[in-house]
Amino acid sequence: MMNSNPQNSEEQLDRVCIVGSGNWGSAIAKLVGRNCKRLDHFESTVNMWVFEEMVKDEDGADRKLTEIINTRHENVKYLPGIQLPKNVVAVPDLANACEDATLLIFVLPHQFLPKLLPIVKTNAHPSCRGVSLIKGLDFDQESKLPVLISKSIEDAMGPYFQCGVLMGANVASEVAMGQMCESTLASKFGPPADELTRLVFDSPNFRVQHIDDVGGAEACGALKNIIALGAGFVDGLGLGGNTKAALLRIGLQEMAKFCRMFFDDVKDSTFMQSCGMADLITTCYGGRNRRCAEAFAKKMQTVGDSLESDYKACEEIWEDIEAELLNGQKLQGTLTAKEVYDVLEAREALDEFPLIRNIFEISYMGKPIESIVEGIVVSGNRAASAL
Ligand SMILES: NC(=O)C1=CN([C@@H]2O[C@H](COP(=O)(O)OP(=O)(O)OC[C@H]3O[C@@H](n4cnc5c(N)ncnc54)[C@H](O)[C@@H]3O)[C@@H](O)[C@H]2O)C=CC1
Ligand SMILES: O=C(CO)COP(=O)(O)O
Repeated sequence: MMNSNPQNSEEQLDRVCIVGSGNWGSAIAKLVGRNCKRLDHFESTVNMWVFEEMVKDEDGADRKLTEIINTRHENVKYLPGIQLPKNVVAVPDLANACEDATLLIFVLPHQFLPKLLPIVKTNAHPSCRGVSLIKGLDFDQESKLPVLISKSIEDAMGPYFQCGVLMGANVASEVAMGQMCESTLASKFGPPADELTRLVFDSPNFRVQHIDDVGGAEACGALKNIIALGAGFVDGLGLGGNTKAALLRIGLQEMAKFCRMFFDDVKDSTFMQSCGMADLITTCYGGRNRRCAEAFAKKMQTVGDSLESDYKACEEIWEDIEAELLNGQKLQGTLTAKEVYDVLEAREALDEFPLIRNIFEISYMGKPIESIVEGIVVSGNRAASAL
């Protein structure tokens, strides 16, 4: 139950703070801003914490991103061309942004989160709850086990804090343009907070379904980014839809296996939600991980043997591609692939995940791009022989 903290009051309006303002952060701000304006249970103003930076404005002058957002109501760097509701206020100071917030929406690349949490904890309302939109995983360095980011947030925020997740087939630019899609809210807040939280995101073209399998939903959101790198390799090789379909099927199989190996109470039905199969499909066709991996595959085919077995050199290639194609947005699949590989290696379980293994080894260890097909085939054979 959310209201285990005695300081929470039944009458209190929810005050929402969005922690993050990148591509997805800005797209979700559009929906959340609109909903907070029309729903009685929420304060109208939505603070959006912005990692401040100088950006070139229309007239060529350098201006603070927060100033541009608050005057033009557009995040010109991370979501250009989309109007944000005027009640979404960009705030550069995190302590101010989340002061007395009762609903925290975490949406930023996961590598930036840990240093922010102590500030959020000190300033948010004592009875606040959270929803993470972050697609990644944390790892416990000692046990070498994966940790859900929602769990890391709960641990950092204290004993009363509960964190759900919103995961789904939600390429930000398409959501921002109002194209119909679905999303999955997974939480264990209990009534009425589950439904109130669903309502802050839901809209006619952004159809949010609630489930209680937080672990399954969140792990799917993280792992599909690794499979999307494989989809980019398939595209980079010029292979067609049949091969990609095989990659998706085997990828989903390995995702499900990883979920069951490392997280409790994962439900089979979760893989059929937007956060499962649907997110895997959209990311493998329209996502940034796919796009960058296609560029990586083409580059590696050009440079041949000269650089490819060197981890550092591969890392630099990924960084160059990210900078060249994403204009400040961040790739999550490469980091997650490395972290998942380390876990599987430590557990001596790499052989049980031939596709994920191959994707990492292509990305960082000089395996030829063509071996993506071998990863699919070996994993498929292994699964078939287990039937
Ligand atoms: N973009 C998309 O279509 C979707 C993204 N997601 C997930 O949402 C999460 C956030 O992604 P996006 O909003 O797309 O972000 P993004 O990829 O656009 O990331 C850039 C953000 O990081 C911030 N940043 C840069 N350096 C920083 C620093 N040192 N400290 C703090 N912040 C810093 C930038 O200001 C910017 O807001 C990720 O986990 C992603 O996987 C989930 C669904 C869709
Ligand atoms: O998560 C996403 C769509 O649901 C976006 O994936 P990318 O980060 O690969 O763009």
